[in-house]
Amino acid sequence: MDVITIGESMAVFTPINSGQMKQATTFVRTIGGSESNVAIGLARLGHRVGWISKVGDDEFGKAILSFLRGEGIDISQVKVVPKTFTGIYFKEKRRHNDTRVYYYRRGSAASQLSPSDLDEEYISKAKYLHITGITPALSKSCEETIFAAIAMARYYKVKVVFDPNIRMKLWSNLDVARDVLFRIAIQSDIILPGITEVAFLLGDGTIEKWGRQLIEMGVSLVVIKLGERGAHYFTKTNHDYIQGFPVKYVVDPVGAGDGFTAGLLSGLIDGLSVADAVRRANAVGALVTMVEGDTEGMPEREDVERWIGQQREDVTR
Ligand SMILES: Nc1ncnc2c1ncn2[C@@H]1O[C@H](COP(=O)(O)OP(=O)(O)O)[C@@H](O)[C@H]1O
Ligand SMILES: O=C(O)C[C@@H](O)[C@H](O)C(=O)COP(=O)(O)O
Repeated sequence: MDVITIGESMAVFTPINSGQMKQATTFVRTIGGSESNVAIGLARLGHRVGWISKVGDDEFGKAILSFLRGEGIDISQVKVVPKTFTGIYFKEKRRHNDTRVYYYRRGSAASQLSPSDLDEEYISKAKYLHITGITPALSKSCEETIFAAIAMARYYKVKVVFDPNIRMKLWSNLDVARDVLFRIAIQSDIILPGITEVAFLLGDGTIEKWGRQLIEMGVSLVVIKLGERGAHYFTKTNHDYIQGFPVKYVVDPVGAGDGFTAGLLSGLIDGLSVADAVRRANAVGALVTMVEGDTEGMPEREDVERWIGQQREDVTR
């Protein structure tokens, strides 16, 4: 596998009209979850991806499995847990530029992941292990699973890629959140925080200071995301800012960060320079915001290449 990822997928319900959730009567059902979003993004770009998880023995579990299987993702490491449910979340489009999420996932099948669900040989053969700060927030056994997976990856020199994806609604104690996420960060090869996330982890500072601090802690590549403005990257020898691709009308921002991760890893797997990999990440992130749904906007390879080309032409015209 090029990339293996671990986490929870859910059935996502989005009202067909924007406005307050309490008024909503008709919903569209899709699939979401940060880690499987990244897996879908990578698979659409032509990479080999595996997803480790658990789903309930219910209709949503079946829907998730058939959707991910259809995208070409390896689901051999996903367990169906008897007498348990698959998590769901609702996405409220209260108004333009105000999207909120409501989770119904406590006690779900995926929150029961434990270190014994990990197959060491499977992890050892990957190039990258992708994890997010969502999974350790789901339960103590999920937290243990993430640390066990990181230890396996490090042992076999599989690169650990970490998106903090801090979801305050999932943590009951912010000091615990900071401690857990910080311990993951310092064991990662690549970290992809947003500005507010890096400030949460490291305290007051500047992009330059945070980037350098993470590099000094042993992270090889730090990419700090700035939403529509793009991203800064830091390596031991380089720091650069890569401009984002402007999007005139954002339809749905959820999944942009996951698209960004998929674009970045895709670029690195293809052997692009870090700057070009971040450019591909910006392009995939931007494309995701133009389409309704967490993953529906994840582009195929020709799509993203054509789009980057068009954006360059527009700038030089
Ligand atoms: N409005 C936007 N216009 C263009 N690109 C965007 C926009 N929002 C996000 N992106 C792209 O997606 C990336 C991730 O989005 P961001 O909102 O920073 O992450 P997250 O979803 O993790 O908070 C950005 O760095 C950028 O490349
Ligand atoms: O919270 C989750 O587990 C998942 C959802 O919030 C959503 O699928 C998601 O992770 C999107 O993340 P983003 O790319 O950072 O918007």
